[in-house]
Amino acid sequence: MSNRAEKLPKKFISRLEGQLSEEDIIAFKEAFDEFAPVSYRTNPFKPAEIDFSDITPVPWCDEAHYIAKRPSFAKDPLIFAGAYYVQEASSMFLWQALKQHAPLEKDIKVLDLCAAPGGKSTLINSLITEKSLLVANEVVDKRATPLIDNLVRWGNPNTIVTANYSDSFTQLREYFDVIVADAPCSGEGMFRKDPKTIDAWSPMLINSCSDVQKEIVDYIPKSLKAGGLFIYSTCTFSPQENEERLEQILDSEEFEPLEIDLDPSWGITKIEVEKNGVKATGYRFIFHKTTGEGLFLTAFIKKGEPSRHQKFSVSPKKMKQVFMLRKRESEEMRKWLENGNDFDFYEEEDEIYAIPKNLVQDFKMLFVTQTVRHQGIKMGRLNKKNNQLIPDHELAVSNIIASNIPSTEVEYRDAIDYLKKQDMSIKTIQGVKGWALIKFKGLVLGWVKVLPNRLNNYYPTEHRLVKNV
Ligand SMILES: C[S@@+](CC[C@H](N)C(=O)[O-])C[C@H]1O[C@@H](n2cnc3c(N)ncnc32)[C@H](O)[C@@H]1O
Repeated sequence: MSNRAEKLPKKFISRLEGQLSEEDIIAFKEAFDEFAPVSYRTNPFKPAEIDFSDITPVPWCDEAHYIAKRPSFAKDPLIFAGAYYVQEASSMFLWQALKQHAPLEKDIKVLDLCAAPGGKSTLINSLITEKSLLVANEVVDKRATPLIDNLVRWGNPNTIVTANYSDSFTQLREYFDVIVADAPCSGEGMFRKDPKTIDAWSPMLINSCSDVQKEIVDYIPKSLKAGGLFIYSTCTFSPQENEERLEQILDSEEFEPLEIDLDPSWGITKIEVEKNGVKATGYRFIFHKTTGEGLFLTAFIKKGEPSRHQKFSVSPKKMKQVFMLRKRESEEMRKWLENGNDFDFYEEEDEIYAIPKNLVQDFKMLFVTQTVRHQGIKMGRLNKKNNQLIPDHELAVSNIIASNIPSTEVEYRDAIDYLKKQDMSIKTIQGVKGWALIKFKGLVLGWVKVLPNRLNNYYPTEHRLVKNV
């Protein structure tokens, strides 16, 4: 047995011995001794020249690659610009499930129920149309911050971040076209990548995760449209969290199971479960067979004919309580956007947010029914004296900012100094006064203010690069 596999809990190994053949157990332990592969997924809205050497495609996700040797991501300005997301490859199998079964050509409403830190949310956001809506929900408050940061870097306004338990969405009866529940789990699939998960593991953890997952799954049918897609996933191997959920879903008689087409070279194992005479398939990624960490994913479609009408209503009085920016100030906001007429603006505690016009009613409805942590793109604050915008970092890195805003391209060293909030070698931008954007390889890093003899660095302190580069 390898050294690393020796650290695996005995109870885990003995259970796995019941799940896998003797040959597989040996291969599993050998693979456990290898390093977890490193992979990243590019942002289709921010194409850039990413120069990692020795990359190979992740076969089940068009926008992703493995990297032979882990680079120092923290020293790459492109990651700050939102050009890519470092994501474990197996998790990107959601891409296949959505490509094969979600109506991605339509404008849809998607709920990512367990969303932080945002790997699956950014993937979903890459696939849906710009008129679609992504509700990224994270109930654990402190985990909502990295989720918001990652969606902000991705740059699109059609997202809203909520912080609710799954029962809260049941009031939005049959509202969503797609629900993804990447449930909290015992994390056995992360044992290799993150040894801390080994220490946290116990049979009791499996029991408690299984209870939470059961509850999450129970609530799904109420908020999913008939004909809607439900994807359940975990990053663990335990049958209590995977096979039992398949049984639960079948037992509810609310769903029809879906198959996902696979290429045999991907090394994905099909897990079949039968309940009440119906068979359903789960797809398992395991170290010794698939190039990635552990994952379990299954897909279902909700039975029934989709209703033509929304099945719930929110009182107009409540909807009117959501304050939208007045016309004159909205016009000032639109000047900062490439397609300003496609947006309306919401104000909260003096901060102004751009919200796609076609989603205003949806955003309002979510404001009054859910706990909302973030919405659309933060534009900034209005300077009450001159009625001009003090633009926010979110606007700078968004995909909706006007292309005529002054900008300057910087070299690597200046990009790093900018991200550290230090002085750059450039001291001015020819012909520019006031707000301007700093770009690296064509992508925006953030704002500077051009004064007569210096540049003021407006990179947000809380995001600044602290590594010694
Ligand atoms: C596996 S992680 C999600 C990873 C995320 N989907 C991604 O790809 O980046 C599960 C998430 O569920 C959240 N969670 C914990 N308890 C929950 C509950 N009762 N209902 C919904 N989500 C919960 C956790 O805080 C955690 O962020």
